[in-house]
Amino acid sequence: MKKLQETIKSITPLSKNHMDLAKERLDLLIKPLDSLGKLETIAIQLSGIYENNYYDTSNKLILGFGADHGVYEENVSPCKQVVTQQQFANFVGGGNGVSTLCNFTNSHVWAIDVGINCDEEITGVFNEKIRKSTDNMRIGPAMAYDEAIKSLEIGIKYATLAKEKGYKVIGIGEMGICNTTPSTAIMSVFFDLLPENITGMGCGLDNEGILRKMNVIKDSIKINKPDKNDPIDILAKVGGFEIGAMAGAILGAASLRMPVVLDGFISYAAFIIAYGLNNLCKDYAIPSHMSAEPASKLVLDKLSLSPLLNLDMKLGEGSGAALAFNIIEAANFTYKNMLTFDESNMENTHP
Ligand SMILES: Cc1cc2ncn([C@H]3O[C@H](COP(=O)(O)O)[C@@H](O)[C@H]3O)c2cc1C
Ligand SMILES: O=C(O)c1cccnc1
Repeated sequence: MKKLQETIKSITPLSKNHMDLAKERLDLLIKPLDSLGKLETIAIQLSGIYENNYYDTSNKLILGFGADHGVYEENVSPCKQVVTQQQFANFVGGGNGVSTLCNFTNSHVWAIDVGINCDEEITGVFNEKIRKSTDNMRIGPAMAYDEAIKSLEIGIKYATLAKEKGYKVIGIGEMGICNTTPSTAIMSVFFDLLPENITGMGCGLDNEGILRKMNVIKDSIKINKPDKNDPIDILAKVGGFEIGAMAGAILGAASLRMPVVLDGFISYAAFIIAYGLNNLCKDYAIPSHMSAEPASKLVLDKLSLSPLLNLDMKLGEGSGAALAFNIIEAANFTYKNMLTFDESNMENTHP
């Protein structure tokens, strides 16, 4: 299994040659130039990723990572911690948002426990528990530096397993009550954004709760002083195990030349960690949707990521990534199956 540094070093740029060829084909199809918008961008990106102009995107998988957070003690989520464990069972048992949307898009979910606060194993879930929940980041680091590396390497491991099992497209998802708090902290540190301006309701805090959460984020950053130039330090001090594993899955996918579909707010934080470790991973990322958390637009703009969908979704789990699988397949299908001007005996009037 590739270790973190090896993975980071092995990410290479997309194949320009294959991207140029894909663009050439798109420009011959019976349509005005660029008129399929992001469907064209995706087809070109996939050509560059797979180093091939024809590829199969039918095997799609959500890697869902679950963990709990010590900062739960600070009353930063309206929901009980036990929901992490209970809802994680539904990732594989069916019936929750991500598994239902995966059913709809004919894709699969793997659920990987990297730190849920329970002793019992959850049926159908891969057990990679680092430990039962991070520490309270308002008091000290959420985790040790080597635990942060471990979380990243678990993500790499599951991206690698996905590739070995024949999956062609990976989406990332999560479950972890409180995880919008470390996600917001990561964004605040990486982009020098004030918690006052970016803290949101998560899964349903009222205004008083949002103020409390904002102060907890401020205190956590003040106490831990994460080094904004060291993404692993940020992850260790104000992150979470599932966020690290999602970041690892992004790096792993990129190193294996697989597209990785981002989900919502928590996935943006994971992306920031991965991007900080090697910004080439962005070439492999497909942002699925704009989360309704208020900082989303600001953060995605700073990363120059333009999501496919804006449906006011704020569920997480990988639900938006699962939904976007259909669009990615549609992009591939259209690119492959539309006729060219020649094939349809039409005059190509492009300038
Ligand atoms: C029943 C339920 C299902 C969920 N599925 C995802 N989340 C989402 O909400 C949590 C983050 O929000 P916060 O930081 O405010 O706790 C994460 O578990 C995220 O995946 C859920 C939350 C709940 C309550
Ligand atoms: O956008 C998300 O992914 C999100 C927002 C709030 C709570 N959980 C997830």
